[in-house]
Amino acid sequence: MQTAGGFSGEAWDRNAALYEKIRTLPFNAELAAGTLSRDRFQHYIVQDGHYLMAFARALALAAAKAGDAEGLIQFSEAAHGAIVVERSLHGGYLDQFGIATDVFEQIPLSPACHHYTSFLMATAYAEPYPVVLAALLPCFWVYAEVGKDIHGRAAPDNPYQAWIDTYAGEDFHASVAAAIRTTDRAAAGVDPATREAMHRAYTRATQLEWMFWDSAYKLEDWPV
Ligand SMILES: Cc1ncc(C[n+]2csc(CCO)c2C)c(N)n1
Repeated sequence: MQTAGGFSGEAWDRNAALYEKIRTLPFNAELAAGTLSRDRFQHYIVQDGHYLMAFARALALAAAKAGDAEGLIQFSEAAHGAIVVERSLHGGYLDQFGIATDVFEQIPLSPACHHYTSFLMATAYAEPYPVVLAALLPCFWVYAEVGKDIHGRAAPDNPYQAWIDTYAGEDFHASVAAAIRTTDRAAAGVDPATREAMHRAYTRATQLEWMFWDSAYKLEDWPV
């Protein structure tokens, strides 16, 4: 999906081992097999509902920082899309689990979710546009790759099919390709220090993707 010689190709290569660790997490293996326990998936959906709100805010900040109308439209539409997913996919599962909206809102962010959303907020507010895009990119790209991978090996009658279809779908993959292209364009004109800051942000976000899934598998809560 990446542009040859651009930031995205370099970022993908630098983080290939980390991506493989994400792809092979027990959470994702069991999600594909349809054997993931309901309490683990429920933990994930609740935390992901919180995550999507923060991610939408970060996208709106990226839209505000965009240097052209294309970027502004792209990221404000993506912010809108994140909320639509939150309402339909996550709302559907929360209904199924019998978790009312006010109950969901009262459930605190897990340590991993708190860390990831705080990182995204801090980056989106404080860093220049290319670094903000680099921090946002793994959220798109890792999900596109994991979505494809799980879709390709998912067991029939999977209880998590709606999740799998969302991230293996064509609309989603088109938005991922657009996010990669825009990030590569933003990276093309930056100085070496900013490019390294982009790499640091990309890697940190990818690590936090791993931690997010791992924390759901461990039903992570605050130790004190
Ligand atoms: C922890 C976590 N990381 C990434 C995604 C995927 N995702 C969330 S918002 C968005 C873009 C706009 O819809 C994408 C691709 C997720 N659901 N949860």
